[in-house]
Amino acid sequence: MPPRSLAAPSDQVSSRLLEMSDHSPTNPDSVGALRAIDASLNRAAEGLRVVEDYARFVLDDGLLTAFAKRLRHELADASSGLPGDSLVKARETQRDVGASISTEAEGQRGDAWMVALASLKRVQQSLRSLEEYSKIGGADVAGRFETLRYESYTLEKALAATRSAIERFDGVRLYVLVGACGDAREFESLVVALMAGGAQALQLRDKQADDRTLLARARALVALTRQAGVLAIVNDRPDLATLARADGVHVGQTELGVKEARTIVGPNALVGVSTHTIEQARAAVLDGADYIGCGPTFPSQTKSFDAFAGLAFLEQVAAEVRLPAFAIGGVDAANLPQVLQTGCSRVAVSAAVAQAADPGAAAKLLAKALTPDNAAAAS
Ligand SMILES: Cc1ncc(COP(=O)(O)OP(=O)(O)O)c(N)n1
Ligand SMILES: Cc1nc(C(=O)O)sc1CCOP(=O)(O)O
Ligand SMILES: [Mg+2]
Repeated sequence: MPPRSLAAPSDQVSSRLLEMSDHSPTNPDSVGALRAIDASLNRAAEGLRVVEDYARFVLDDGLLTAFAKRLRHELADASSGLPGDSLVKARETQRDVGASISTEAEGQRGDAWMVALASLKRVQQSLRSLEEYSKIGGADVAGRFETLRYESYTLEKALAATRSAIERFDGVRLYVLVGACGDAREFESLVVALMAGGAQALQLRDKQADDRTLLARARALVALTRQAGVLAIVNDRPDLATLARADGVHVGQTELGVKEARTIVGPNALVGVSTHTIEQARAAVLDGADYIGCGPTFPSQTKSFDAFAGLAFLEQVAAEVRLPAFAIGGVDAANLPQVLQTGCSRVAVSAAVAQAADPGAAAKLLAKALTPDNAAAAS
């Protein structure tokens, strides 16, 4: 048995790992395994702190900061099952043959995201090393390191999606949902008027039109929006979004999930998700969605609802999520200030614009109120 001071407090530690704590020079294999565990624990914890700082100070994202922090704490908790004193005693930083080996890439990072990504990779590699070497000590703790590694992949996906979506939705504040209209010309003049009015994203949403009509309208939408740099999204139908080469698809809570929709539309297309509760919003972020619709905020002429998420939901989202979030449901020029006061600065609107006597003018009014200066003054 090792001396009492070397014994770990936790009963998760197997007798084999405790034997390793007896790091006599005659047992170099065991000492080496302890050194690998010690180095990997430090690397993983330090790397998670770098990632947490990115979520906190660069993205300003409360949800992803809390996620990274939880992983750091769970790592510490899992490591309490290892013989801590022995790990430190096995440490031989001066004699570490790897300490002076560095690659050119390690010294250069293009931007803060590159820093975070490099740290995420180091965290994942360290967790794998921890998982393998701690198998000597017992499957329980190895399994915890494996779970943490998978969680770090989820964190990487959510951070990458949030960062890229913030860029792609830069300046996109007015998102208008349009039906297929009576004929192609009517549809095209509506789209042209909405773009002239300042809509920065348009969604084709029509529950009645047949597939051929929907595809024709989706193609017309893409042709018109592309030249203007306006986003073209197709509601419900990743197949039609792909055929029309739209910028993306919007899916609801009972439709295909982000992963399945992305399998159809491809990795670069946008996938938006409807959310009605903070739990759904958090799940959409962790699933790697590119934006969320948050509603219903107010009673709507377009769709009937029994319950309303309301302004309180928008406040919850604004407080912790940086993924682009659009308030939806009955939003119009009159109630827009209430939306802006929640901290939500993007809206998705149908009736108030598409059904207005002059859709272009209605879009213009909302677009003006949503400019950063006006929105800040109203919030
Ligand atoms: C931007 C945006 N947000 C929410 C929705 C609603 O989607 P869903 O819940 O799937 O309902 P339907 O639109 O399909 O009736 C949306 N379309 N767009
Ligand atoms: C289609 C839809 N989905 C909503 C949700 O809350 O998920 S609200 C909504 C209706 C949006 O149209 P309008 O601006 O006319 O109310
Ligand atoms: Mg839907």
